Amino acid sequence: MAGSTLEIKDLHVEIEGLEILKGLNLTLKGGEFHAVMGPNGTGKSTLASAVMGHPKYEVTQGEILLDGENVLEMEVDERAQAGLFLAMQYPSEISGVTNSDFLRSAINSRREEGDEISLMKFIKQMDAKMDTLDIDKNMAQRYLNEGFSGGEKKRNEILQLMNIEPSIAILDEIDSGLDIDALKVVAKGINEMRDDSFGCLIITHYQRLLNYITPDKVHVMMQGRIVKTGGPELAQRLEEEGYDWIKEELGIEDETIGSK
Ligand SMILES: Nc1ncnc2c1ncn2[C@@H]1O[C@H](COP(=O)(O)OP(=O)(O)OP(=O)(O)O)[C@@H](O)[C@H]1O
Repeated sequence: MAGSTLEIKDLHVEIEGLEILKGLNLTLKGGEFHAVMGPNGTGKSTLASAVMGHPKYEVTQGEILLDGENVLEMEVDERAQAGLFLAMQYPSEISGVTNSDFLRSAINSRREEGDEISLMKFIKQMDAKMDTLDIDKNMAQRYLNEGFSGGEKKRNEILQLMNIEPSIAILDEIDSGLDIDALKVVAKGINEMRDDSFGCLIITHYQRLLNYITPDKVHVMMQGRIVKTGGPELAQRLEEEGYDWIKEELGIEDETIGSK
């Protein structure tokens, strides 16, 4: 199946009147994995929230297109139905909704009426993905993220990803809080998704995740825009040398969003 294309053009985003994204351009195609790196506070999570339609983030200029369709005109649920998925940095706890019910509803929301996944097929699929991610089976009946450890929440985000099978996913610091074994397991799950019909944007601070998931491109964000793009070797150099060399190369004194 041919993959989707996410195009972000000259994106400007404000939060409470403060401009955070200042002309960001990025194209992600099905079959591609891109990493987004950058110092703290340079707008990486803002990018993720703006693409998914968080109401606090106001797009003041630019475009977000999914297969040519204007994403900015879609509500959050319509964006999910269209194939976008965000694994959040801080997943919410939702009491009263079991993990299993949530997942089944999420899967069915992307299917036509009358074509809902059968209970048997759903359980089989979820069980297999839980095995891949080394998730305890009783997590299926627990309330969504309630009382989950930080690492369990992250694994659960990937369980959702693997079951919902979006066409484009943004993973916001999916590696934070994971121990070494969990990192490998989560990377295995994400790698299993590699397919021409799936594109993935991986926001991370650390090269170590990229040791397990090889990105096709690595982007560096500073001052609310992408300032450099390269291959996996760029992430390697950042791990070894930090960000100062990029600032020097580009004549950037202050990488945060308040600066020009
Ligand atoms: N709700 C908010 N209210 C006020 N300022 C905000 C809000 N959300 C984000 N910001 C500001 O926007 C800037 C960019 O934040 P963002 O979380 O996008 O950065 P980031 O690159 O993801 O950072 P990190 O690497 O630390 O996760 C920061 O200065 C942050 O304080």
